[in-house]
Amino acid sequence: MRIYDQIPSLRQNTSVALGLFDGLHRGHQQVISKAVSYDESLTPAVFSFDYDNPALISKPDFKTLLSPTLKIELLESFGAKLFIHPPFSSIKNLPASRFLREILWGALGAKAVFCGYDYRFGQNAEGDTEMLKTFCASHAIHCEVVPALTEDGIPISSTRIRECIHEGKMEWAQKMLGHPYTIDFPVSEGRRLGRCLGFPTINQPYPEGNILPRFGVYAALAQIDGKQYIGVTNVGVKPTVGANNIPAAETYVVGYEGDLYGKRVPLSLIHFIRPEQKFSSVEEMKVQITRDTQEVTRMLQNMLR
Ligand SMILES: Cc1cc2nc3c(=O)[nH]c(=O)nc-3n(C[C@H](O)[C@H](O)[C@H](O)COP(=O)(O)O)c2cc1C
Ligand SMILES: Nc1ncnc2c1ncn2[C@@H]1O[C@H](COP(=O)(O)OP(=O)(O)O)[C@@H](O)[C@H]1O
Repeated sequence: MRIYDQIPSLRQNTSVALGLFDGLHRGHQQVISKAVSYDESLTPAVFSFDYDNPALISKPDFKTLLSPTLKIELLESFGAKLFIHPPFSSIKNLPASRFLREILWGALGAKAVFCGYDYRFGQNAEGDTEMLKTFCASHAIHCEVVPALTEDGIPISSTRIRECIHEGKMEWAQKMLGHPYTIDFPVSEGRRLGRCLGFPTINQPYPEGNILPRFGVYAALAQIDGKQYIGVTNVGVKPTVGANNIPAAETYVVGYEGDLYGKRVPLSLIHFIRPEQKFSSVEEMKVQITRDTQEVTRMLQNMLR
């Protein structure tokens, strides 16, 4: 897949999926798979944008569900050949009519376009699916607006998934996403207390702008060098040892020995086990972490690939 963070001038004819696609949930996947399978003579492309400067946007509280690295891997696995994601600030002031003419028709060479029922585009989100359909009809572009996919009778949406994650309802989030909620943040150094406790942990601090799950302990699956491991993860601020208010995922990787600093460790949170607690002593916490590890190992050992 070729990736562009500026608007390219494409020389091929394309079948384009349009949307922000945060989370790449099952509804998004439906739009993208239509673009991918529509006509094999067209190059399947995904046109999105990045919220580069939250102050610029109408949603300053926007919290993303998906790390850019994972988004790219998932798009590739869905069959997209081009991924165009300019910064929001670079397209924000473009009137809807110019977006259609200059970007969709001109730069991207779209011969087919696909989007979700609530897609908006152009300055102040002035363009809607009716405007898109009218433009496509007059430019011989095939256009499909895909209705909402529902789960339990309610449309699947990134907002609904964010709420589930916020409440620790990981199974529900996974059901709507079509893949587990996964983080892919760099592994940083902690205070090296973990190994003294008998539970070395990788620390993955949450970067600003990412949705935070309910604080607590999760059954998790970690990917290390192409191998899957069971992880026991605490998401939170470690009130027992204090003095750290940057939320992080801290994971004891069951059965792993070696150095993980600087490695990439995509981590899927599968099931919420218990809330984060302030223990009266580190010893007491150690007893609980031992129990958490046993519980998680029992729960996930049949899921290991
Ligand atoms: C499975 C697990 C559960 C944890 N639960 C809690 C908890 O409930 N409360 C807490 O303050 N810290 C909790 N922690 C975080 C520990 O306090 C932390 O891993 C330990 O202090 C080591 O910190 P370090 O990585 O900075 O060395 C948990 C860690 C793990 C791995
Ligand atoms: N099974 C394991 N799970 C997690 N980290 C491990 C494991 N085995 C070794 N490590 C290493 O130990 C480091 C964590 O040790 P720890 O004392 O908790 O330090 P820190 O305070 O930096 O988290 C990890 O970053 C990793 O390199």
